[in-house]
Amino acid sequence: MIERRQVDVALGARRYRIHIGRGLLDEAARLLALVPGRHALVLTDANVAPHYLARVQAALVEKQVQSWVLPPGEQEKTLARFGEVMTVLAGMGASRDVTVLALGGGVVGDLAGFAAACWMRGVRFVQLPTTLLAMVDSAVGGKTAVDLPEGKNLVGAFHQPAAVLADVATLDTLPERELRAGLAEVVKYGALGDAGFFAWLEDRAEALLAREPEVLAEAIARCCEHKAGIVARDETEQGERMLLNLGHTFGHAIETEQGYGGLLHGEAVAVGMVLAARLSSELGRAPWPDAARLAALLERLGLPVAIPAGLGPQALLARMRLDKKAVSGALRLVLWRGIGQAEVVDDVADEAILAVLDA
Ligand SMILES: NC(=O)c1ccc[n+]([C@@H]2O[C@H](COP(=O)([O-])OP(=O)(O)OC[C@H]3O[C@@H](n4cnc5c(N)ncnc54)[C@H](O)[C@@H]3O)[C@@H](O)[C@H]2O)c1
Ligand SMILES: O=C(O)C(=O)C[C@@H](O)[C@H](O)[C@H](O)COP(=O)(O)O
Ligand SMILES: [Zn+2]
Repeated sequence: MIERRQVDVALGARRYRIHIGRGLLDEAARLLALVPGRHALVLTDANVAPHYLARVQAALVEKQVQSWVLPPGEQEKTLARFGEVMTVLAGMGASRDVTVLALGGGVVGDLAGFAAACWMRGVRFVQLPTTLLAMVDSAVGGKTAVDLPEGKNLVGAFHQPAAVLADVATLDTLPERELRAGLAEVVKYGALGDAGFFAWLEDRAEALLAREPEVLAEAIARCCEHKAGIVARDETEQGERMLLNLGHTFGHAIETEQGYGGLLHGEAVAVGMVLAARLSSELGRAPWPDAARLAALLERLGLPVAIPAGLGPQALLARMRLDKKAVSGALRLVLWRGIGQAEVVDDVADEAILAVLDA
């Protein structure tokens, strides 16, 4: 049995708790306590439902529970699926005391959170993340959204969950490629703000890939602590929170250009972080050996570090312009000063970006 961990996200007078541990989904009373009203909607996907949906339904048996099972994958994080969820809530007769539960990865979490943000202008939602990526990142912090063909997460809202239950036992069934994708966002925290954590990850790359329970739980808790700190200081991304976007302007452009059917989000972020590091080094802002160290760790974790074939620099740059950090149409990038330090930079010349996209 691994140690249970808790991380609190404090947002002024509001706060919520992230619970991290094995077997949390089996604790019916804990789940039930998260649904104070009569109605609950459990949103999940077709890969997750066969493993975990029945447990959640059993815990909530005394409530009026509806479940909605999406096809899996990024291509389902759409306005059309969002509309479907609105129709389900209407069909349930859900009132403002409904609780929406997101049981799955970041796709389910982002969509469920956005649905909860919009239904009757905002209802309670709870994150039950089942991927490593969702446990360390998407379930925490209240960014919710769906994609458009034109760009990632373009339609969304900030809407914080009431609680996060990260049952790390669910990672036992997570496919290898998805585990690795989650590790990209884990590395991101070390890269952008914690050189000590980065070195800790370098020492434990094999243990993480082997899913050693204590090492995974420790990594998840440390990532949640990082994210909780940043979100507490800058909930709506006016400044510091932009650093959590390290690698994302490049990564989102790749995902969009591939029609959301190519690299996974975490994989695209891995490539994006390498590109951001390379650009920073080219601009003289970061040491080249640090950029090499970042790429080496990502490669050890089985992640891609180069742009997939067939994606042109100009097309990617055009996609980057729809990034949400842009101001009056001008790109704003998260660049790098080396292991453990990121910074927000305006006015990077297109030529410098194109050179990195072309390399
Ligand atoms: N809101 C945020 O702050 C934030 C942060 C990071 C990423 N995101 C978003 O998260 C999404 C990516 O999330 P993801 O990587 O979790 O992908 P995902 O939700 O697509 O899940 C990955 C895959 O694993 C399957 N799966 C999930 N849990 C499983 C389990 N325990 N056992 C077996 N299969 C399982 C899913 O069905 C899916 O096929 C992207 O849309 C990204 O933009 C949002
Ligand atoms: O929480 C944040 O802030 C992040 O940027 C976390 C990212 O990992 C995540 O992918 C997020 O959805 C990207 O946000 P976006 O504003 O660029 O869509
Ligand atoms: Zn991300």
